[in-house]
Amino acid sequence: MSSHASDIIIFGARGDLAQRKLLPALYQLDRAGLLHPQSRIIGVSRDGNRDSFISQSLENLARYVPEKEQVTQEIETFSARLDHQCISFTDAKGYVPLAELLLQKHHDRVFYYATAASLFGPISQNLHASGCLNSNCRVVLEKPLGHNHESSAAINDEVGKYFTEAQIYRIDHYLGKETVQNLIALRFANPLFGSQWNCDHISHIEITVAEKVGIEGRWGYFDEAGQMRDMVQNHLLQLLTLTAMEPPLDLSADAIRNEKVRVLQALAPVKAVGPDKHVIRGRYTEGVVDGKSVPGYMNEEGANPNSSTETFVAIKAEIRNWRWAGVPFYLRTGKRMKQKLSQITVHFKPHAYYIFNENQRSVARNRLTIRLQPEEGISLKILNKDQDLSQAMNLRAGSLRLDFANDFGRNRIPDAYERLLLEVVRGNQYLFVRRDEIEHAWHWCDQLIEQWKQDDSAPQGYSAGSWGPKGADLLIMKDGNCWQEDL
Ligand SMILES: NC(=O)C1=CN([C@@H]2O[C@H](COP(=O)(O)OP(=O)(O)OC[C@H]3O[C@@H](n4cnc5c(N)ncnc54)[C@H](OP(=O)(O)O)[C@@H]3O)[C@@H](O)[C@H]2O)C=CC1
Ligand SMILES: O=C1O[C@H](COP(=O)(O)O)[C@@H](O)[C@H](O)[C@H]1O
Repeated sequence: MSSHASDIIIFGARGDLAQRKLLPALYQLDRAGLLHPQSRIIGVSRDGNRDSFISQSLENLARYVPEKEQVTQEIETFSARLDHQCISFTDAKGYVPLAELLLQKHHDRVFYYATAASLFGPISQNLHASGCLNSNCRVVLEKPLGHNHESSAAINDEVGKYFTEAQIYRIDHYLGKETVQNLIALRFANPLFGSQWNCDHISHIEITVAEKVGIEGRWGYFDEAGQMRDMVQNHLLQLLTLTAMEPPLDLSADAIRNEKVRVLQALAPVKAVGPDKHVIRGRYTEGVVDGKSVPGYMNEEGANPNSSTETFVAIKAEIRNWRWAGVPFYLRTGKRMKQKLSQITVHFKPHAYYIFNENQRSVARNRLTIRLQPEEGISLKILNKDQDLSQAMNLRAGSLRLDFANDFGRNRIPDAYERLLLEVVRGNQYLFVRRDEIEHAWHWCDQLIEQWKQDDSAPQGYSAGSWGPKGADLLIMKDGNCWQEDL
């Protein structure tokens, strides 16, 4: 538990993110005894009052928290922490009662902006003008932070007028996933991998984040963003940096973030158009997901017939540094794919000299798969002698597997937002994205998106419920490799 009481003030508290993710996560932290007894949760929205906010929040707890974790006494304790302020975010005068409420207590203050990024500047300015800010404040910024380097820098500048970098917590919820944090333990606590993690021993790395969901009624947002801004700029690049970074000096936030930034700086610009391009854009057409027919992207509700937005991206990326020279990083992510699957697959090089059955040469390689979700775990493919009496030494591939849920006896893996909210309350920034990091990521994505703007070809179609367009298979097959979906 944090040694200080905190006031957690959520802007956009009646919106989807707050109701579906943030309040259930805070309830779980409270149940686990991780919130200070005096901490308060103050929802801010432009309509409603304390009673309607509490009843909406309790209804949604009942909806989003698994039934066996809904305990009457714990729900009562949690609801006693809830309070509400009715403010239109751009109305400076509306902040006066909030300031009065905050000044009643000497609590740390966490302002969570669960609303559009265009409001981050005005909210910060109004908090400042009304006297809500002091040196014990932190601010949490939701994604997407802008739609390119320039707009992201403008938002950072606005918020930066009122909060120092040490007070700003930029969310990428993938960093809150336990399996993503485990990448640091796996790489740097295991000497076995530490010594092999480079271009001398690794031939290529795949990062797949496949989603089964479509755009879930978010046409207005998604058609502006596309899968590149929605998933690659943040989640996939975070996975890439954690996979590729040098060992940090220690586990402090800046030591880790310094190394992640170095990877982003070493990312080579990618050719995104033309016959020798290293990027494939796709868009789902109608198909079947989980036995149910679903419409194509262009037939989703609110669709714009002139849209050229991608719902799938595959990229062959290259990191220009000593460790990774010549090792392709294949990234792919898409909506409405065959299954929900996030995993990193590391392919090790074969031995330089081979003494076994020539027909089995192609399988004689090790592969490490890190399954981030679902069925979180790790698998290492190794070669053994086939257990039979044949004269030849036949090889058989088998896997050493770790299944986090069963093998670690955890009955629940905490949701990413639980971890992230807890670290904000504790004042630990290591799971949050630093300004230079987000801006380097935008810079790399911008050069690629700019090339698409000069290209009038439509994204390649793929059937909903498949693994993406043919072009994505060709991209990796050209190098003699193929995408892995198994563990
Ligand atoms: N939902 C999700 O799963 C995710 C969301 N995000 C990000 O989180 C943020 C919030 O998303 P989400 O919850 O889905 O969005 P919602 O639209 O559901 O919630 C935003 C809330 O902000 C309120 N709001 C907007 N403008 C004002 C204003 N001027 N004054 C007072 N209240 C205002 C809205 O009120 P009203 O309803 O009255 O307009 C709404 O309740 C966005 O930046 C989004 O990109 C990021 C990742 C996932
Ligand atoms: O940030 C986002 O992430 C989700 C995918 O998150 P996951 O935790 O379910 O893997 C994605 O669906 C959404 O479009 C995007 O905005």
